[in-house]
Amino acid sequence: MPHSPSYEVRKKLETLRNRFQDKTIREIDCLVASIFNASRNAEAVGELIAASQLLHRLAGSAGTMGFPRLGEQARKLEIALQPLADKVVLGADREQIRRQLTHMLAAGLESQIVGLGDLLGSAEPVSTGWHQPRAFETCAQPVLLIQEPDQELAQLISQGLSLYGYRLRSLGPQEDWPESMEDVELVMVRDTLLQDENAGWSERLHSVPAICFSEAHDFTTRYRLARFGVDACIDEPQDIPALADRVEQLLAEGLATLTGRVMIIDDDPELLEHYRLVLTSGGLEVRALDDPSRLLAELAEFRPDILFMDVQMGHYQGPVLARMLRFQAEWVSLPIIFFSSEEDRDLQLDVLARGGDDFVTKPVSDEFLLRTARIRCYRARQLGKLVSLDSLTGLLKHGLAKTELNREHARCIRSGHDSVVAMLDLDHFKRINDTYGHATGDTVIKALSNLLRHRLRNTDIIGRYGGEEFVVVLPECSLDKAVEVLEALSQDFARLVFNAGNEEFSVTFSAGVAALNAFASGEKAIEAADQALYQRKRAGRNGVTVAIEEPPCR
Ligand SMILES: Nc1nc2c(ncn2[C@@H]2O[C@H](COP(=O)(O)OP(=O)(O)OP(=O)(O)O)[C@@H](O)[C@H]2O)c(=O)[nH]1
Repeated sequence: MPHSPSYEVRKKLETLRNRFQDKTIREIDCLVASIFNASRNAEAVGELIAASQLLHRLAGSAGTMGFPRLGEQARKLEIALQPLADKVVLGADREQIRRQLTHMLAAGLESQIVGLGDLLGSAEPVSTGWHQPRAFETCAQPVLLIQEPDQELAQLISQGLSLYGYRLRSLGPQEDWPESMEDVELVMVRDTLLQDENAGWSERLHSVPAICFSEAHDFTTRYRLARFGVDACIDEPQDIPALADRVEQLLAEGLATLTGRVMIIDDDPELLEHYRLVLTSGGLEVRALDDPSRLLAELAEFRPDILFMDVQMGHYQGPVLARMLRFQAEWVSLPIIFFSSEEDRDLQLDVLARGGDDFVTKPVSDEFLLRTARIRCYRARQLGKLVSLDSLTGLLKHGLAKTELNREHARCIRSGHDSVVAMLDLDHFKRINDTYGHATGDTVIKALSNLLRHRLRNTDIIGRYGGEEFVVVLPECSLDKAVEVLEALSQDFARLVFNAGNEEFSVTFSAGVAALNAFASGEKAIEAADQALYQRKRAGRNGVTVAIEEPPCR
């Protein structure tokens, strides 16, 4: 028996579908009974309101649950019966409504209503079509694939990028690409190898971030490369820090579009669980909520990137909830996307005007739901980054880095684990700017930030503290280990070769480290790390100095 995550998910979706089927068979029986009841007895025409609500719900959910024909038929019947239900609500003459219903049943509605249950007979197979992020599928460590006919250059690039912690696999110019690209994180390929239009490049390159080494700047070549699926063109791949920067950006973009935090509110439990399964199996973090009254508490705790919500949930109306959320400044910019089976654009625009951001029309397919959620999360995060991340390096800005540092200080004092803070500063950086210009100086700053981001753990906190000064917090890490890691980083950084015109140069950095829990506050620990940094500067730079611990309070 296969036991992959997608198999598990498929089984769960099937179970949900069976549950939906059993419940809906019973609901359709009641629906048929109440419509016939209403056609026979004027006192019972009130039942048409619940009947049309049920048809509305089925129109929105049956397609997603694997019964698209049932969904379509429910929509037709909803449209037919809704005017009668509206008349009941408005208090029109009940006998007249009953007669109109009887007439409609005789004119063909009866067979359609009776036949509804038959549409539950065979479900479409559970789709497994949505793309799952690579990280969830494979165990092998991903590689960067390089195909560069100049073997010396290929070797230089492999060695340079391996300093950043990437694993490289170099292919000879005639060598075939691997059958499966599952373990390939990114490809780098020389433009001269991408000539043959019929060699299937488009298929391969569209499946993975791709950098092309190309000195051609003419429109025709660039257009061809873009059509093949190339994401970036680089004409001097020997400039390793610049290449590493592009690699880092493309990988970060790819990852960012696959992650996100989604909250969904819907009062239909099966549909809610279905959405949750689809989104979590696509790598998103999901909080599913069937009780709208818990919305504010759950939002504050989960802090989603986006919120999906149904338009009508029992007593609650989605647009009213959206308006209520906008009362609080912190939720003013939270993207809210409504699930709606309404095809009436005017009504949708009205809802948008009242606090929503977009609509997804039900029934929503799994693929569409996942893609919408990923794109929306990505955009929301990009906007969030503008506020909290440094634009040159993509690292945390000073204020946020300090907040995170204080949070980790509180955590390590509470739980007793070791954590470390380090201050890093580029050596003789003024000289770099003065000699090679500010733009080259920026490249050096970006190179160090890329190195830190790539070589440190995902859970480490990295911030740009000032111009050429960085702060790093290593949670759950001993002082000895931190010194070892930072020394290795400083040696590797010193080996990077930067290009400015025809000149090549290297840069070093100095670091001061302090054990976070040896100090009364994050602030004190950072001061101590700063002191240690300046001792290192005085002692000749290029290396790591440990701070003296705070004397215990008496
Ligand atoms: N290119 C560039 N330079 C920056 C940026 N922010 C600060 N700087 C420059 O960084 C230099 C820092 O110089 P100093 O503080 O004198 O230190 P230093 O030359 O690195 O010398 P030591 O720290 O003693 O090794 C200044 O020239 C700043 O203008 C930036 O974003 N980009």
